[in-house]
Amino acid sequence: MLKLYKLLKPYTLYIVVSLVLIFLQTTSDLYLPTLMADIVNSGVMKGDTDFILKTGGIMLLIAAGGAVCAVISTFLSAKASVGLGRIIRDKVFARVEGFSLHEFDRIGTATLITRTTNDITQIQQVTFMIMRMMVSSPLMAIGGILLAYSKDKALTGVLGIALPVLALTIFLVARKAMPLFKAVQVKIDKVNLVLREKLTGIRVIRAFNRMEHEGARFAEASLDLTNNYIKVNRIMAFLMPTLMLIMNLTTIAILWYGSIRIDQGRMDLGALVAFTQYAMQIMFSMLMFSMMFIMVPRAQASAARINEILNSRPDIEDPRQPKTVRELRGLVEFKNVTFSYHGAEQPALNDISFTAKPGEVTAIIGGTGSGKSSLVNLIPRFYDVDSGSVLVDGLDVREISQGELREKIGLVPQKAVLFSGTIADNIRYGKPDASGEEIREAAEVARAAGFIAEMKDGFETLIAQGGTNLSGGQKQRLSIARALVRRPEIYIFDDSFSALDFKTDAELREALKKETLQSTVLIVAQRIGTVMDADQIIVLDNGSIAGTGTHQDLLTSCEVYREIVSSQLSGEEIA
Ligand SMILES: Nc1ncnc2c1ncn2[C@@H]1O[C@H](COP(=O)(O)OP(=O)(O)OP(=O)(O)O)[C@@H](O)[C@H]1O
Repeated sequence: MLKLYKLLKPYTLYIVVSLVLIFLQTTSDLYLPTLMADIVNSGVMKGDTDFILKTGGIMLLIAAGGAVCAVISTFLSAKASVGLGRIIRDKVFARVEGFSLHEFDRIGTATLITRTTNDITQIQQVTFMIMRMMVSSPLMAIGGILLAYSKDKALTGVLGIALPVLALTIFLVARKAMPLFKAVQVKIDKVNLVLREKLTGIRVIRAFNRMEHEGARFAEASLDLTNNYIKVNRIMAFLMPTLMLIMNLTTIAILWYGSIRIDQGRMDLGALVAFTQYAMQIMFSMLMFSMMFIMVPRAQASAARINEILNSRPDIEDPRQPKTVRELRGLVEFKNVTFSYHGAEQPALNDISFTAKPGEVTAIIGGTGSGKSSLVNLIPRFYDVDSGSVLVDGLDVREISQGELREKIGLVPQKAVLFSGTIADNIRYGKPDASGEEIREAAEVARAAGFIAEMKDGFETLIAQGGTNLSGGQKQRLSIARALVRRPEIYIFDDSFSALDFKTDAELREALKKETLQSTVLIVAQRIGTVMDADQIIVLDNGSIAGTGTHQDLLTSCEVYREIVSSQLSGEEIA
């Protein structure tokens, strides 16, 4: 957690001023019982009303001063702790943005959400508490003991017994509660995970009538979290009355022993009143301090989870001295590429070599799971190869900055992803400074202009979160328009035409041809119809290349291709 506290630097002044104010507030709190003792001894006992009023007035002023200090210091420490939360959130967000897909796969989305929200809130709260307690509690405890001792040495013996008993009780309870507090974050992760799956998969859940099953899964995760909280609260519920009991017994012991000492003429009444108040202040400060000890471990667990993200070095980073080439435009080469996902037993791609040239269409076809998406994901460097190299414009993608590399690429992913905003915003995502004309043109080529025109607000129509108010094919066409608008050197269509009907698919590819004359086009597809006209077809089988060539070449040379073709086309169509 200390590591995260380095981020508090911009708030140093707030913290220092706040701590000074808390110091003043605590000192004023400590001074009040002594004044009270004076009122009892010199005012009440002697019937001196003037003294009572004068000292009472001073007490009021000191209490008011303390209250002002408390308000300002609370405001400043709240500002510093909330500010820390914001800084950490920004840092975590920026770090997660730099994650490679491997890291997303490894850590998981649900826990990333908990870490960015709940874990940071924990740290925020504890930071606030620490700022409030770290000066006031020790000062109150030590100052209180010294002042109590100055009032009556013998009576301090009572505290000598009460305080260790109090400390021991707190220690025993904290030892039981700490692991439960620490477990809370992991259990919240689980609830988030189930909830996220439930919300994103709601259609499938309903279609398969799995509401009960999902409900049970959620109930299980939620119950686990609830039980944990119940256990924690049971312990805390035990702690509070026990501590109050110890405190009240201590007060009784002080009053009893104090009255004996007053009887013996060894102590005055004022000192007893002050002593009782000091004893309360000491015990309360210990109580608050103990709260901190219980909350800190949970925040520490949160800090460890956040540090895990902040310290993770992305396994895909820009080279120190990125190279740039401008002579070639969009040439993609794979040289003996082998690639495996983390933890996978077998490589997803095996010794892949081919060249995709500008002005040509290279199609990649193969059965499900044959490695088509894995192959195209290596071009924007979403993953790094195990061996071999992927070259763009003659340079290894690891030698180019990721920004520059991806600038060249227009990717249409397998699953269309849209963002909340208007249709125009979504197309403009591909080129932030695109003009209205460019957006319209891209939509036209992507065969999206027709359905956009039919919408009430045309290009200004709002897209619901995740694009739920559009059909699969419409979403896909918008995501194609988004790639087209940036006029990239390399187009990657990852199975992007499968959501379109045959007619639209053919029309769209025809329109694309004119647009992509100078570019390198890679099309991943399942349908033979989509790839037949390509300049080059790469047939993937189980992560390896089974054949490369044109449709006609492959019909004669590649058994796997022939099988795919015969499973989809009639004899006449093949001929
Ligand atoms: N993120 C991942 N982590 C681990 N393994 C993965 C991951 N993505 C894909 N795989 C595995 O890699 C192999 C190739 O998957 P890939 O998605 O490239 O196939 P594909 O040919 O595009 O399939 P489809 O046509 O069904 O989309 C599969 O065996 C798959 O299980």
